[in-house]
Amino acid sequence: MKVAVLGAGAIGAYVGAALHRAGAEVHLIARGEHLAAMRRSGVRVLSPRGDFTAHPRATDDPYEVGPVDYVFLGLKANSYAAAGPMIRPLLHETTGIIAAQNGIPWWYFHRLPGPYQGHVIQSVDPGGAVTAALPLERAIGCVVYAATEIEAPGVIRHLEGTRFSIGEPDGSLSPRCTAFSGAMVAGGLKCPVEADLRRDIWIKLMGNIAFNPISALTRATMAGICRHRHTRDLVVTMMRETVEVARRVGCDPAISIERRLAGAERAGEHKTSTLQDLEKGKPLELDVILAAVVELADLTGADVPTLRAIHAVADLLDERVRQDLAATG
Ligand SMILES: NC(=O)C1=CN([C@@H]2O[C@H](COP(=O)(O)OP(=O)(O)OC[C@H]3O[C@@H](n4cnc5c(N)ncnc54)[C@H](OP(=O)(O)O)[C@@H]3O)[C@@H](O)[C@H]2O)C=CC1
Ligand SMILES: CC(C)(CO)C(=O)C(=O)O
Repeated sequence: MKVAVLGAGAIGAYVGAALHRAGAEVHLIARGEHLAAMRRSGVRVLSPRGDFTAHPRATDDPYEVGPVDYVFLGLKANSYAAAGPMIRPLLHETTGIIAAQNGIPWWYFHRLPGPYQGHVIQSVDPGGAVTAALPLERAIGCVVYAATEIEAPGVIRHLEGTRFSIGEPDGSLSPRCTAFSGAMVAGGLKCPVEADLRRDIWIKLMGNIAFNPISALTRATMAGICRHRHTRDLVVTMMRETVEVARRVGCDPAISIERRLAGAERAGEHKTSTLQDLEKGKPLELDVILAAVVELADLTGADVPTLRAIHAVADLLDERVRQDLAATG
């Protein structure tokens, strides 16, 4: 099996190292100092499950890699629309694209029977630009339950979790999902193929939609947000509104707010990926996490005053980050 990891950052390099360890032909596509370090010394994974180093090939040029069986997309979702030129050299007729993103994916309404089948969510796929870069027939969904960080160039800190649930947009148990799952399991990861991945998407999103923007706005960790009475109440309200939107688009996450909150609280003094991006001066990945759900509320007539308010202030914060980035080059 030949796999290209496009955007071999915290999650991508971790998955690439695990697949390579189990014998897959893995090509990491990255850039900058992190790429230089991986080329020099491989990917060093530091994990409570045991440290290891893997030496997959690494490059910044997808033409060097050529067509692969799977592209594992480790880019932030806000880079997907511009990823077309990087992806095209990696595709053959049946290449599958597995996107490790948080939030609502661009393929959400693809092959979903019901009133919204084929609907394009503009906050996720503006003007269809993501679908143009990542064709729907190639999309394989993925919900990431692992938490990793780039501790230093070439060094991935794995904090917790090894589950990467995957699934077809039409819910079928396809040979391409089964084969990828087998390679992940051989690499020591969990990779169940789900018949209803959208349920996993909403369960994961109930946490991200609340904790990611609140953490960026307050700079608090997940445990810190849970400890503070008012932000704890805010999380509960945001989760409730999110479940209402999920139900209106035909998915019941079927988990109590208390259980979901307890799961997030167990992450402890963890900085969400959005807070980490803010601290590094990078754009915030909130369109797929928060704006998309507000847009779905508009589509379905759900009342989401709290999501709307948090979206307004988080979106302004993101605008300021982008302005600072543009000013400093
Ligand atoms: N990390 C985590 O614990 C979790 C992450 N996720 C999801 O996984 C996805 C990836 O997140 P994460 O791994 O944390 O993100 P990272 O920022 O660590 O990884 C993205 C990588 O892609 C690189 N990149 C961006 N553009 C290019 C390009 N044009 N060419 C080559 N490399 C490029 C980035 O380089 P540079 O830094 O130079 O921009 C970076 O190394 C996100 O959607 C996130 O929501 C989900 C759950 C948990
Ligand atoms: C916090 C975590 C690891 C799980 O909710 C996450 O998905 C993120 O940081 O974006």
